[in-house]
Amino acid sequence: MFRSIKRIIAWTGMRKKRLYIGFVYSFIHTMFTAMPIMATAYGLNLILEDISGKKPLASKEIILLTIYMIFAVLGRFLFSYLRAKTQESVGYEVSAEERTKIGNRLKRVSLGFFSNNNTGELTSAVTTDLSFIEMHGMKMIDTVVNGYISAFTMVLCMGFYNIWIAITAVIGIVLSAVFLKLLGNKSNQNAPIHQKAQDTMINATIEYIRGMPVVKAFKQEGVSIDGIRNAYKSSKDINLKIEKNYVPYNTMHHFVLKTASVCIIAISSIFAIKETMDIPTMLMMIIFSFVIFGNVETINNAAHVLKIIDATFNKLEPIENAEFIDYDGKDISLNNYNIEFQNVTFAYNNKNVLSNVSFQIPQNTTTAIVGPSGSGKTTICNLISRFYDVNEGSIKIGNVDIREMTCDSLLKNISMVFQNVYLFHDTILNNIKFGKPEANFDEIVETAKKACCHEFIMNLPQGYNTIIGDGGSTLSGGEKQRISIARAMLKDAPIVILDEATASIDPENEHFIQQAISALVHGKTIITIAHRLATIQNADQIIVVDNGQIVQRGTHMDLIEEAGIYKRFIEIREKAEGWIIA
Ligand SMILES: Nc1ncnc2c1ncn2[C@@H]1O[C@H](COP(=O)(O)OP(=O)(O)OP(=O)(O)O)[C@@H](O)[C@H]1O
Repeated sequence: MFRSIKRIIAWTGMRKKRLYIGFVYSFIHTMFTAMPIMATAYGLNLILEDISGKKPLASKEIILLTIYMIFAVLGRFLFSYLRAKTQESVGYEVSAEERTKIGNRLKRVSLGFFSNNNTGELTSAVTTDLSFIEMHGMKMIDTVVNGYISAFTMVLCMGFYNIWIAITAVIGIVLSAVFLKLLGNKSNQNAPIHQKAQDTMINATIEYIRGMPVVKAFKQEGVSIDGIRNAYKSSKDINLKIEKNYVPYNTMHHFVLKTASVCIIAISSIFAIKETMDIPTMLMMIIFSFVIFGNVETINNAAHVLKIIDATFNKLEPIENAEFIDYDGKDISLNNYNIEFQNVTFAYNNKNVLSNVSFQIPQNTTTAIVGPSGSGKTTICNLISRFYDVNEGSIKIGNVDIREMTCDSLLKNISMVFQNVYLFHDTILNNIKFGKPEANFDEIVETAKKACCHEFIMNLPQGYNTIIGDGGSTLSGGEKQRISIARAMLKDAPIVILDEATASIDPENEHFIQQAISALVHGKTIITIAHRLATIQNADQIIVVDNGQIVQRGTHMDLIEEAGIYKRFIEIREKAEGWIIA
């Protein structure tokens, strides 16, 4: 348990000083809590002396005692407030920084990281898991550390009057800690299971929402509804099982503390009967026995929460320590944009996808990559953008190995238009601006006009300030494409990577998209995963990929003369597009 507390304290980094100051406030707060109890005993003594006729009660003493009590209550509230103010906001501040840190780190890791760590796990780590630490971390510090500080401060006060009673209280606290330790061990086993169930539940929910069109189409009887039902049921079952596991330890923890309270009452009474303790002190000890364990009693709730926090830290560790793909990269400005693949071999995990691929792309030319599905076309583009690093060989742009560059300095030279457009749940303006955050409104409108977006944007209720649904869900496929082209155009990078849409788009949209692309690629170095005959035929160079290798390379006129994949591919495309080449 204290290991987890140490971890939370370490997590707060520079802010840990505030936690320590909070511990001091907590100590003072408890002293102020003990003061009225001692004052009560003192007052009782005065009353008893007055009743027995030993010493009459003076009004000055009553006034002083009242002032002392008011002072103690005020002090108690003041230090409780100061402790909360100093400690409680730390969790929220650290979590906010942590999220930004993780966001920045994820930007610089290889895309392979996202395949290995599924989206549900990453999402829950940054949202629910971090929120858990944010909400409970500081409360746990308060419950455990301040709880023990409070108990031991009261033991000190009791020890001041009677050492045996203080020892009894310490034995109670130590024995209850043994049961807490056993509870902690159980939680250690359960916390990862609890989190796994939570991740599965989040994954299943994301899947379900993403696959809603399919769910609806299949009348909600498909596999995904079973998946989500099972995930929720298993989460409920696991939580119930965990709760049952904790019952014996929780009960013993409370039992020991209650027994210690009873022992304190019994011992004080015995001392009083034997006249080695006066009645007011005995009463004070009895009052202490009721309050001393109050804070320790709630620590059992902390044991389980702390283990979940521990498991969350374990889960965050690989994300926080994920290696930057451009760890050694430098900010390099390129002199030219010739692209060169030299004997590139690449595998996703253990699956070999490209073998010994070499080719050059001179700057300001258009290269079309064609080949069967799964042959490695997208992978080639992903490697140019350094979403992954090659396993063997090298990729150079402007004669610089891209592994020598930071991702930022490389990617500022590249604009990408993907087939599956992703737009952020934000305004149209901000989605276009993503390509150049410093762009002003006029520049954005100018670009949107060139990308054939302006007209449909102006027909939307809030124009450029219209919020786009998640992933662009409120726009048509063609409209999304054009916005993504505007985004790339605004960036105005010298290299453009284009993945031509294969999905059928209506002729009007197709016309607008082609017009937008022509404006985008003007005067640039273009690599396009091409499907349209017009794009392929007009390219300066065509690279034909098959099964991870370059099997043909040349212009359309060269390749159409050769028997091979290209000729067959063109014939199929001609049929599909209804073309006849004379
Ligand atoms: N992230 C990934 N992890 C593992 N394997 C992958 C990953 N991405 C692609 N692959 C595999 O690598 C191979 C090449 O994929 P790639 O997407 O480059 O092909 P492609 O030629 O662009 O295909 P398509 O025309 O269908 O888009 C395929 O067998 C694919 O299954």
